[in-house]
Amino acid sequence: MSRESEDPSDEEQYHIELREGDIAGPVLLPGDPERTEIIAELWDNAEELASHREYRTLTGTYGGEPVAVTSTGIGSPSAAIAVEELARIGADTFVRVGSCGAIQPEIEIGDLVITTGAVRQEGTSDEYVGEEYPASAHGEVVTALVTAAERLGHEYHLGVTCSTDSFYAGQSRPGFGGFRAAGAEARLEALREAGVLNFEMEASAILTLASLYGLRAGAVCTVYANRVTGEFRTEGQRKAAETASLAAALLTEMDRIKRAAGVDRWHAGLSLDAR
Ligand SMILES: O=P(O)(O)O[C@H]1O[C@H](CO)[C@@H](O)[C@H]1O
Ligand SMILES: O=c1cc[nH]c(=O)[nH]1
Repeated sequence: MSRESEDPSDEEQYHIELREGDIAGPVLLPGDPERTEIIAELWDNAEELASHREYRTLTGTYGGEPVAVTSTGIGSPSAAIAVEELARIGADTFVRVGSCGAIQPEIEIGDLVITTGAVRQEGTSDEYVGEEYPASAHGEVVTALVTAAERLGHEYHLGVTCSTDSFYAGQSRPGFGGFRAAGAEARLEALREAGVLNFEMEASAILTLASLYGLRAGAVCTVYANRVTGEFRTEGQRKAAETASLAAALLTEMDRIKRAAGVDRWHAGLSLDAR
């Protein structure tokens, strides 16, 4: 891996308009800037720090633990900018909080999908590393998200996500005037047969960059659409917001428990208190 050390973290970052010391704790990454408020309403307290282009950042605490949220806008190019600039000011843990379209017929609108890894059907992560490199979620973030969803009693599915660059042709929707991209239906069918759970547009870039940089990332998305049954309803984004906020607090607690045990990695011999 080659890195340049030319990015002084004490400078305000160009897009997110934040600098080192502005944020603490895991950073939640919704696409939609309006979701930052829906997330922060769940916290003990919150304050808006910056709002520039699609990047809106609030910080606060949840369950007494520090947490931040920065919206990424739609798509992997802008999500990668968020990860780059947040990492430069000290963020080391990212939880994407998204909406998605299910690829399996039994997944219901309003359910959650927690991502274990993502098909890199976007171009941004290709700018960083060869296509054979996997977009894997960090085990600790997956553990925290699953623990949070279980504690909250939210219906969730755990598995592989497909991140696309196109909401329409890339997710096998017709384009304007009924246009059909060549191979789009076959791609959807191949993903369904492979057991891939959902489509969205940022997870694989976020996971790839975090993995390349030795940082932690994961994703939880609310299902708005089912690409097999044709349903579409914008229900349940609060469930992903609750799950990600609790997961952020759990990750901070897991780090404390690891430090006390003198270990670097979370493992089955460690246990979380009920929160
Ligand atoms: O709801 P968000 O987080 O924006 O996520 C999904 O919604 C957008 C498309 O409508 C894409 O960003 C996709 O990933
Ligand atoms: O179908 C959907 C719904 C939300 N976001 C997506 O990317 N796809």
